[in-house]
Amino acid sequence: MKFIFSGGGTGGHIYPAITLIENIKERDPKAQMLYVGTAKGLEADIVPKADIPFRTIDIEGFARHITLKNFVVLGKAVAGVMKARSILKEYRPDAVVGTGGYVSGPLLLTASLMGIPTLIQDQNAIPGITNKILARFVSKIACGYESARVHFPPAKTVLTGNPIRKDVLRYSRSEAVQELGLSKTKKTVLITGGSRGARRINEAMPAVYKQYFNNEAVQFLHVTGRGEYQNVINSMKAYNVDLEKADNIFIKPYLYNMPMALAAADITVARAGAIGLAEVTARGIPSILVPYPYAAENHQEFNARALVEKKAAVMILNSELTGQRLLKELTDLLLSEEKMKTMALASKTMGHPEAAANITDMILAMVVSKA
Ligand SMILES: CC(=O)N[C@H]1[C@@H](OP(=O)(O)OP(=O)(O)OC[C@H]2O[C@@H](n3ccc(=O)[nH]c3=O)[C@H](O)[C@@H]2O)O[C@H](CO)[C@@H](O)[C@@H]1O
Repeated sequence: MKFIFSGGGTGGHIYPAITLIENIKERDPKAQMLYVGTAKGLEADIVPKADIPFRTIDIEGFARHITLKNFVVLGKAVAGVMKARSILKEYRPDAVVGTGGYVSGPLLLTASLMGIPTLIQDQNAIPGITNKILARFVSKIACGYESARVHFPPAKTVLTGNPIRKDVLRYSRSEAVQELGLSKTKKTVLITGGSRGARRINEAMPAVYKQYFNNEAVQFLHVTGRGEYQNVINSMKAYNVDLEKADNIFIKPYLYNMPMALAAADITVARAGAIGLAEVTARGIPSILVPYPYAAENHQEFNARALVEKKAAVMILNSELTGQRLLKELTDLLLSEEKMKTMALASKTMGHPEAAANITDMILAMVVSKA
């Protein structure tokens, strides 16, 4: 069997595709895969590292207001559809799967019109524009959030939850802290702003570090995002936090082994990207969430609210985030073992570790019913 996957821009669209590819390969080791993304997106870095054949389409997202640049984007979209068609004709896949981001648009649309079975996996509480348009054409839709269902035709839509990499549940806490060189006895706070980092969270953290510098009970693993790393290091100096003397603050630009960091984490401070939340809830980690307010239709706030309603997370709005507020929320949690336990349990009940297997069933069933 042959499959094409497409999705990209950010990790939240790429890791679900990689997870589904791994799941199909486990069921059918002979299955062949091709991943189609853009050369500029994070997928150009992550996908080849996962040993998956990778091809690119040159395409950009439309600006949401009228601008001359949109004519260039339109030209690229037309060229993108033509390139998608030639890739599909040459590769002849049994099914095509889209995991969001504008790159998946031309490929899924063209495949649907060519009569190839297609599935889109939508991750968020409110679907993105690409998936809303594709919904009319594709064969099946697997969505991560109940609230997204109303945007899709009911007959082809299944609420599956979001797929997470197997590795997310692989490591025990003690294995992970040892492997990462962390203390076994200190509580670990994992700070992550999603695949591209979060400036506002990065800017709020130094106030927390000033207070918890070399604290005997708490340690911090902070993933800044690649473009943000140097700013964070510089701002530590401004707060007189000497990282060379700190034994409980570890700052990294990006982690290829995020599942290991999640296994070590007792609390996360994070944006509310759907895949990050799926990973956090699969492991049952309490979290302090600061949704990114400029995500399409503010979907991150809705992603976060689903956890807050079940008492699995505390939310701080981006506009209300200050170092002092973050310090207060974090300290409140760290001081209450009981609260952390309750939140951890609520978080765990929201996880969907079975999502990847169920979506894989849907993909394979589409191929079988077409054969
Ligand atoms: C700014 C924006 O619009 N972000 C969107 C993007 O999220 P974005 O990609 O930022 O965030 P997600 O939380 O969904 O996914 C991040 C993924 O990257 C991984 N990771 C992250 C950092 C790192 O150092 N190493 C690493 O492996 C995480 O473990 C996770 O698997 O897609 C998501 C899914 O559609 C949306 O919900 C988000 O709103």
